[in-house]
Amino acid sequence: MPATKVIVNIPDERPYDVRIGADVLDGLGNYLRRVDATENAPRILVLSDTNVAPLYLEEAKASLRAADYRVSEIVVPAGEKTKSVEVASEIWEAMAGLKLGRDCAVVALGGGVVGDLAGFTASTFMRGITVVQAPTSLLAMVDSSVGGKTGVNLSAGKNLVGTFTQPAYVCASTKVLSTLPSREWACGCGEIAKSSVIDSDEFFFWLSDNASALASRDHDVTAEAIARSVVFKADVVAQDKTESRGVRECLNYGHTLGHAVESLAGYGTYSHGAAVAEGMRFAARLGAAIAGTSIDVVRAQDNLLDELGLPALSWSAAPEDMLAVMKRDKKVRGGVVKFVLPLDIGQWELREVEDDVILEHLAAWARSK
Ligand SMILES: NC(=O)c1ccc[n+]([C@@H]2O[C@H](COP(=O)([O-])OP(=O)(O)OC[C@H]3O[C@@H](n4cnc5c(N)ncnc54)[C@H](O)[C@@H]3O)[C@@H](O)[C@H]2O)c1
Ligand SMILES: O=C(O)C(=O)C[C@@H](O)[C@H](O)[C@H](O)COP(=O)(O)O
Ligand SMILES: [Zn+2]
Repeated sequence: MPATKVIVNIPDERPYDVRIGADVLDGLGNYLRRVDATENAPRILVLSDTNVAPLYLEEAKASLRAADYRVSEIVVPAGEKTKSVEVASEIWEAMAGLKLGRDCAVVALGGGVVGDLAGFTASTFMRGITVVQAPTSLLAMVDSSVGGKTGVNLSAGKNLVGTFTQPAYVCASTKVLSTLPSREWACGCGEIAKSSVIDSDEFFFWLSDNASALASRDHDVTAEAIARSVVFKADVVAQDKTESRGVRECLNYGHTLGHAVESLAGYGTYSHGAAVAEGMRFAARLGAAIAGTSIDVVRAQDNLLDELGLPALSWSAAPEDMLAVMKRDKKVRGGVVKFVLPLDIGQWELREVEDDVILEHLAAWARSK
């Protein structure tokens, strides 16, 4: 099957390609020789993690070397805890030790953790060197590799330090998904479901019809789900690169509660996508209570998440603790927490919600566990 190409065209940014296909990793080096920001790079640093590197680092390096790049590598421990200031600092020191210059580039070979960390360290080292995303998890292919959010977590909350830095190229090799563990497959499905609810009836009902095929990793359905998600995200980011025009916030559906779950349960306890799915269930119920969201939407979304292998979590925390973490969410203005609420499939609203209303719904959420 030929590769699919989506062009991400953001005002005031260099347009970049997202290539999705079974064999695109083999062609990484040759492709980078055709990209303005990397064509003359004297050296490429590949950042990967301890799960992905043994599987795919050699293939990536071979492709880069065949295109006459000098290649270095840094391998970080796999898992969400690695997305930290401490690991970022080790990477900056290693970049300096490798004598990387502004003309060099970083390739992020891994899931969203590696992608966010590579994007963040590259965008800050020497005030910014080029980053290329080579996503290997389903989540990274459908969401984190596109759009330019980079960052690390603090103990106070998710992604509290970061930048908006677009990659020069996104190389999504679907072949590597064969080794992705089932927890991580469901995780990626969480972000696909999020995009479908926010995007349109067309995406949502297509996904609902194909949910069991996606959950069982049907190749064609997976490739289409990735392409649909990337097209949707590219369009949103093109309208609102820095989440300052009231558009990009839609990509945060499910994340107000989801990020609090990740942070309070301990980073890595639940996958990002599982936490987002929990947040979508909560936000849809909140929408039904305060914004007229139909109960049919709540049920249809529940069914979709169930079918995608994302059951409601059995975990909960004290409402006051959850609210305290939510208060550090990036959508907070003047101390008021905002939720992305689905008014209907394909229609959403960013709604300020008073603390007492949030606490009441968090208490009901905790009782339901
Ligand atoms: N920047 C953004 O726009 C954005 C969007 C969504 C999520 N995120 C962030 O992404 C992170 C989650 O990403 P993730 O779910 O990819 O997590 P991850 O990077 O931790 O990857 C999940 C697990 O799968 C392993 N893995 C990845 N690819 C593999 C493969 N092909 N074969 C075998 N194992 C593989 C990893 O080693 C890891 O153990 C979170 O930190 C989240 O906040 C960022
Ligand atoms: O790209 C975006 O914008 C998103 O919000 C995508 C989210 O799926 C992603 O998890 C993002 O990292 C969350 O951003 P944050 O600004 O809430 O930390
Ligand atoms: Zn997310």
